[in-house]
Amino acid sequence: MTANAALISPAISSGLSSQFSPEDVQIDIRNVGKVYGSKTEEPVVALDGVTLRIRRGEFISLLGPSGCGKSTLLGIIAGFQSATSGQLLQDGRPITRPGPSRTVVFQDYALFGWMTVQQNVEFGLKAKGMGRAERAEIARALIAMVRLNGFEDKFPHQMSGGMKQRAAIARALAPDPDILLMDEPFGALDAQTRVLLQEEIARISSEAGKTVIFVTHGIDEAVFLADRVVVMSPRPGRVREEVLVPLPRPRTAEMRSDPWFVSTVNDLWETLKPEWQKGE
Ligand SMILES: Nc1ncnc2c1ncn2[C@@H]1O[C@H](COP(=O)(O)OP(=O)(O)OP(=O)(O)O)[C@@H](O)[C@H]1O
Repeated sequence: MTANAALISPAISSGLSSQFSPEDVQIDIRNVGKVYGSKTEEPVVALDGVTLRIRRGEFISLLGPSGCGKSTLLGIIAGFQSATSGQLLQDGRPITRPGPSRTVVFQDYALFGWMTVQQNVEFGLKAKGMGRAERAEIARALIAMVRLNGFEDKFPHQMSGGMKQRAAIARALAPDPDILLMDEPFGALDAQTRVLLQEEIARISSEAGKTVIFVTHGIDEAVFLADRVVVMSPRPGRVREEVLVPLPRPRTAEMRSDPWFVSTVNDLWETLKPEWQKGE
């Protein structure tokens, strides 16, 4: 099924997340700012007044020009770094440090080169003290979910970029996080592999039932994957607008030629082109 004609007009609006009921909200980002500074250099205002609510199970694409603070925001949500101002809550509690309920997939795979796929996926479970048989079973199921069966005993250097990223996704899912944070995970892949993995992550995130926050420069990637695209302004990063994506799930390749998809990608490109050009 594809989106129908009634959905052709792009649902671009602002402040969507303020309409969510409090019990649905999993991540509540309130007026968050981030200034990078040192005694010797000019401070850099990376984020300024970012306010966003994310619902449990939602797939959010964070879209914006280079340097607008997407990775900074993801790092603050992960707990790798702290906000300079504002507040960030997960299920009503402040996020102060990294935790197993939020795992991250980076562009550069971040697999341990000296471990096999199976060992990489088991790593977080072993660290939690889980027994050998149980973690092997969980890892096998996740390796099957990302379609790497038969590659359990391979090392990262024996696999393609796309396969490594599948393994990284399985590893991030292993601790059964509530929230999967993805920082341009397909940025280093060739165009064809990227398209295939977009379809895979759409399937995997639905099957796994996780909240996903997916950072990307790619407009079509952002729209294809998301329930909601959050468009950020150039630095200092703010939420500029939000686009609700009405395409049904599972997302399939033919949705890329759906009239709503095509017109929304074009509209976003027209809106963002001047900013992208400035940032070049
Ligand atoms: N550790 C740091 N110290 C100083 N400035 C930083 C630091 N990290 C990021 N910045 C600056 O903060 C701004 C936002 O960076 P960030 O990496 O979050 O943007 P981004 O939108 O993810 O960019 P890209 O899409 O190019 O990865 C940039 O101007 C960057 O140079």
